[in-house]
Amino acid sequence: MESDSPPANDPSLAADARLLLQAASRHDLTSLQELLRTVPASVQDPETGFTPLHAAIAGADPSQRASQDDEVPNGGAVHGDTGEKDEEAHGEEAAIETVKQLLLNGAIWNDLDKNDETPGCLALRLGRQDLYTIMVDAGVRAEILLTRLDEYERLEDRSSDDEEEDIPQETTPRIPNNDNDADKSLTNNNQPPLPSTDPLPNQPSYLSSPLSFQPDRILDASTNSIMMSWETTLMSRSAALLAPTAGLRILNIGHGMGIIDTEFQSTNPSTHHIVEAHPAVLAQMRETGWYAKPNVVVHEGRWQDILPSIIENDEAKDGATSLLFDVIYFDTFAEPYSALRRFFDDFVIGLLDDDGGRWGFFNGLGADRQVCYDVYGKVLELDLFEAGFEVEWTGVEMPDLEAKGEWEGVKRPYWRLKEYRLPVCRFVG
Ligand SMILES: C[S@@+](CC[C@H](N)C(=O)[O-])C[C@H]1O[C@@H](n2cnc3c(N)ncnc32)[C@H](O)[C@@H]1O
Repeated sequence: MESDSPPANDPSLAADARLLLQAASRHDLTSLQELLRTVPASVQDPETGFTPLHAAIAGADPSQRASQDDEVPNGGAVHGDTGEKDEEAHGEEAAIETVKQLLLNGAIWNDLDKNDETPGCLALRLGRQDLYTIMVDAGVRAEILLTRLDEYERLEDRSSDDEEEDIPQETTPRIPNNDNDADKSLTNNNQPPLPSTDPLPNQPSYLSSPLSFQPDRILDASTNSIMMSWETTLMSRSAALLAPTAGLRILNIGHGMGIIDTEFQSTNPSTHHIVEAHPAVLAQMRETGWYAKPNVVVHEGRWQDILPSIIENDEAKDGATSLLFDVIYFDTFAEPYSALRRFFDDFVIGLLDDDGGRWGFFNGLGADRQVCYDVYGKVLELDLFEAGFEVEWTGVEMPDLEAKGEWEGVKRPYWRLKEYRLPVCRFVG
C-alpha cells in the first residue's frame, strides 16, 4: 500500500472504495488506476460482497451492469465522469484490461460475494469464457506462489521428516472448497475468517475415528463420507484405462470400499499390493477375504510409513529396487494436496516402471466449485510435469448427485460438477 493511503477507519476510504467499484464496473481504466493508488484492490461492497473484480466482470454483462449502476449512489459519477463513456469502453477489451489491472494490483482471485460466487464463478455464469480463463490463470499463479512460499517456510522450520502432520486444514480431494475453512486454506487469502466450529478431518483424527460401513458408503463418526458407491463409474473407468491388460503388477493406496481393488482383481494381476491405514478398513478386508487372495499383499499402515520400507527392504534384498509396478493408484482420505504431491515427487518416481508404467489418482480437488477444480487441475498438471510426469485427462460425465439424493446423511457434499477429469499419468517421454 502507498504511504499516502488513508487509515482504514478514514471515511473517505469507504467513499473511494465505492468509487473504485464503480470504476471497475464501468471499465474506466483512468479512474481505476488513480483510485488503486489509495484503495486496496480487494475491497468488498458491504451489501453485495462484490470486489472490484466481481464488479468488472458483472460490468461486462449489460444486464448486470444496469443493475449495478442502480445500486451505486451518485449516479455512478466517477471523478467528474458525466456519462460520456461510449459503448467501446464497455467492450470486451476494456473488461479484460480492467480485470488484468486489478489482478496486477493485488486483487484476490477467489474472494466470495454474498451470492457465494468468486469472480471466476460469475464470469462462468455470464458466459464470459475469456474473463473466466484470466481468473483461472490468476488462481493458478496464486496457488503456485503460495505453495512455493509454504514449502520455503517449511524448509526453514522443518524439525521432523513428517511434514504433513502439522497442516491439517489444507484443501483435500474429498473435502469441499465451499466450506469456510477450506476456502480460507485454498490460498490463505484475506477472506473474512468465519468461526470454525466444524473442523475438517485430519489424518490423526480420521485414523482413530470409528467408521460406519453401509452398503453404499463408508462414513466416519462425524458423517464425513470416506467413499461412496456412486464413484464406481470413476473407479472402473480408472481401472480400465490404467490396467487394460491382464498380468500387470499393481499398487493401490487406500482400499476404502474395495471398488477399484475389485476392478483390478478382475484383470488378474500378477501381483496386487494394497496399502491401507485405517484399522476398521483393515478388519473389513480381513473379513471379506482380501488377505487370502493369492496375488494380493496387504500392507497395514500409512503409505508414508509403508512405502519407504517397501523400497528399503527390496533394496536390501536385491541390491537394487526391483519391486516396480506397471500401475499405481492413489486415493486416500483426510490428506492435504501436499501429501499427493509428496507421493508423486518422492515415491511414484521410485516405484513405477519407466517402461510403460501408468498411474492415477482420485481427482477431486476443489470439486464443489468449477473454478477451483480448473485451477487445481492446472496446478496439478504443472506440479506433475515438474516431477517428470505428463497427464492425459479423460472427461467423464457426472450425474446430478444432489438431485439423486446421494448427499443425504453426509456432512459435506464433495462433488458438484458436471464432468470428472480422469487422470492417467506417465513418465514424460
Ligand atoms: C476414498 S477411500 C479409497 C476408495 C477406493 N479407491 C475404492 O475404490 O473403494 C480412502 C482410503 O484411504 C485410506 N487412507 C487414508 N489415509 C491413508 C494413508 N495415509 N495411507 C494409507 N491409506 C490411507 C482410508 O482409510 C480409506 O480406506
